[in-house]
Amino acid sequence: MESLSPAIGVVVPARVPHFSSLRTLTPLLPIWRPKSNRVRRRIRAHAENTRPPSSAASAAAAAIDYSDPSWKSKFQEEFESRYDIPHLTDVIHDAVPIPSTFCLRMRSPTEDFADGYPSDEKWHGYISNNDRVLLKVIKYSSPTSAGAECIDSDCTWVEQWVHRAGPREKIYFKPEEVKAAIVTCGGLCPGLNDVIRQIVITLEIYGVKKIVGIPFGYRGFADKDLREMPLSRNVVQNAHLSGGSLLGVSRGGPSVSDIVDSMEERGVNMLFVLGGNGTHAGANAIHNECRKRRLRVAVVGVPKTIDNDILLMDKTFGFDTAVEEAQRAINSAYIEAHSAYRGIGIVKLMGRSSGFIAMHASLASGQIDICLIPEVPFNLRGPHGVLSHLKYLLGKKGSAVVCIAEGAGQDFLLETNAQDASGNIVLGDIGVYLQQEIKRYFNEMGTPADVKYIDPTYMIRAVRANASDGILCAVLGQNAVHGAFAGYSGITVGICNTHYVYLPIPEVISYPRVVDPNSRMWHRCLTSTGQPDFV
Ligand SMILES: Nc1ncnc2c1ncn2[C@@H]1O[C@H](COP(=O)(O)OP(=O)(O)O)[C@@H](O)[C@H]1O
Ligand SMILES: O=P(O)(O)OC[C@H]1O[C@](O)(COP(=O)(O)O)[C@@H](O)[C@@H]1O
Repeated sequence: MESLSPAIGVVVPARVPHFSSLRTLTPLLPIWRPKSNRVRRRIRAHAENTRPPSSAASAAAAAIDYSDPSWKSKFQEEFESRYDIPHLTDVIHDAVPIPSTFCLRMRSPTEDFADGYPSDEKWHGYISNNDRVLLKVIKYSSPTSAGAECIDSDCTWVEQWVHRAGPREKIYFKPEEVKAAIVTCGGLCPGLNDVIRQIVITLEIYGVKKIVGIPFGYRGFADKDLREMPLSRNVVQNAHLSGGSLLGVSRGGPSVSDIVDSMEERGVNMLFVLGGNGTHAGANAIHNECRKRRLRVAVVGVPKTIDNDILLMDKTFGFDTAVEEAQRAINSAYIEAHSAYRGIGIVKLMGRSSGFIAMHASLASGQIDICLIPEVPFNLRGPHGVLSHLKYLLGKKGSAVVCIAEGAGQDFLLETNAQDASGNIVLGDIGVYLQQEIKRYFNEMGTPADVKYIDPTYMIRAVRANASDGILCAVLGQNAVHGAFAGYSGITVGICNTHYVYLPIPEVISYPRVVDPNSRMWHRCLTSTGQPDFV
């Protein structure tokens, strides 16, 4: 088996679809653009791949006055204010905290502590509200370093600290007054049940008795035929043993004000949302509406995207499982291709904007010859196109396997402008297109190829989370509950290998995180044959 040899493409600015519904949300930090053309081209391409063009972004970039000697501290102050987590006391100024009811000794038998329980201080069980985690751990020395995100021409190091997640000593909700609701929206993703389970268990440890699931996503708030599902440890005990969401998922749904009306009617004062960028845009809007109505409510999100395309975090839950499951599809494609006369296998994997699954699965398998991702445009025809590379591969070893992310090569397909119920653009099937084009190419040459196409999307999405994702889900679920009790509304994620933090929703979901096509680190991965012909 030959090593990975990606197809040859052309250098054009990468096209990254962004979430139309999210354009108004806050952009990330400005990225400094140096003067040299070579450097500028690299940085610009990176910037284009890390955020959509937006007037707010230009405004943020323009806002830094480097001639001001105190620009660094101003920058830091601005960062801190953006990354401050909305808190209940922002609205309910006189809210008084009580000692936490979350206790590490909760489930320990009393006879183990004949001399009395160790004190909480001794157990160091709580996180201080002033604890912070460093958001960025690389100090780039030059804007030309791979993946560099520099604030100024010297790549000045500016510490960026975010809120550490975990249980607080003081809480802002009395457990007996809490009614917690959990909702799962968007597409399926391994680990949804694991997160639901952990949220329920942690709520119970705090002493919450009223916990419900909202059926079928946000739709469940408004559809009178759908009843909320009472949840308890007994109900969720084995939930993680199967895939999907025990609550169901959906796209589209009621307006934000209808959702908040429904929350008020139900008496929900803690809302846990599990979903992707769309869901969190909704969660952010729900939080804002609750603030407007001065409701004593915490809205906490746990980002879900199998594609791993959410900003700032190492790994979203479900991604690891997806990469693992994809191995089966890739192996099938390899066996089919390898066993056929002039066989070519195509595997399409999830990734509307980002090629993380396709790349990681390709690298892990060692069976992929060409990996195509949305971040890197490619040619089909011509001397440096995918088709001539396939011809070369068939000639050299008799078979080939292509892995393509669903969002790659969309410019070859007719735009239908079709949208799903949530307003996401419905992508054309690049796998089918590729299969047809490859067949046509080899037929035209009089040397037909046997081209098999596998789309394992729904098989992968529906499996149960693997152990690695299971751990991630458990910690995220716990931290979501700790955040809500602490009075925060935001998102809980793991960053920096893996410290858990709370982040404000808008900073995380403005646009998808993508593979940096300029990073030679990824080039190396993608061109393990050492071919300099990728991109
Ligand atoms: N800008 C928005 N404001 C409010 N709700 C939104 C917004 N965008 C999407 N939603 C809602 O979030 C839910 C999930 O969105 P969707 O895009 O399908 O999945 P995902 O959360 O995985 O991106 C849907 O119910 C949709 O109506
Ligand atoms: O479940 P549906 O509506 O068929 O959507 C399929 C799409 O959902 C996805 O799994 C993405 O889901 P999310 O947008 O919920 O993350 C894509 O990979 C796929 O194209």
